[in-house]
Amino acid sequence: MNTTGQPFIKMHGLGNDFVILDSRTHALALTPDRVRAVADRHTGIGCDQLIVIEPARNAVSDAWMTIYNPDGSQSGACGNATRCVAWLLMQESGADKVVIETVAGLLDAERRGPLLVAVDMGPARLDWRDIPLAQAVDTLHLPISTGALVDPVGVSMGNPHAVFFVDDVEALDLAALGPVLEHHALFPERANIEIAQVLAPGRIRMRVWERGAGITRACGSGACAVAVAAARRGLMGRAAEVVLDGGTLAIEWLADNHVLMTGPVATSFAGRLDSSLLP
Ligand SMILES: N[C@@H](CCC[C@H](N)C(=O)O)C(=O)O
Repeated sequence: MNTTGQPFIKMHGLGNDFVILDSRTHALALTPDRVRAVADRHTGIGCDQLIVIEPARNAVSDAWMTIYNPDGSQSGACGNATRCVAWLLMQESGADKVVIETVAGLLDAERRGPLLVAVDMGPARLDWRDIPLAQAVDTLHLPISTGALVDPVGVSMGNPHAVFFVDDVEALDLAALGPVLEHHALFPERANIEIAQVLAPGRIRMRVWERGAGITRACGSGACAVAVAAARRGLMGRAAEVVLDGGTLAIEWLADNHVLMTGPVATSFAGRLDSSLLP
């Protein structure tokens, strides 16, 4: 039995799964190669994102969170992991509120039930420079298309998203279209690609191709981007139930431009990393 390796906890939000490492008391020698090794579902632990909890960097936050994709790249936002980390920190302290900081800013989170967490994901950023895009265009109508996917909305939730509205999300080959759009020249930092279908007033179905990860069962920041995009296009109001492959998130685009996301968290198992993965 491995009793000396770095401890980890495996959690997920709606099937979007994470290996979570705690480096608040000691530094971890993570490199892109090591992130890829841990995230590998055949030879590592396997996850959609590797998350590192680090010491708080200012007086108002409880911890810093670094987000790695399985290709070794970093992201500024991960909604589902923010709920999971918030839950871990609230379990640890007994508090019902916590503030988590990422490169994108401070995120307020609070307990809404035994395994239910709400996170203020911060402001929706809608300027082309913030997404970022390679050129000055109207983010309500990005001038790109691939196959049946045309005319997306650009949104940054601290990470870049392009939201395509379609008649039937199930009918599209997202595995083929996603990587082409993720790497489109309009997105200098690549993009997360969402396809979305309005089911009813206030209810929207989405599927996601995540930057650096591929198709996942859920993407919290993507659900926020979809709700914001739908409201901007006048397809619904500012509150939405977003139905992902792994379940449903409640999203509200608040009057102050912040986006509130509420959804479940779950713990799968805990263990220690083999030293071949992280010496
Ligand atoms: N699963 C996440 C998003 C993770 C980061 C994303 N792939 C990116 O590169 O921006 C979520 O729940 O938001």
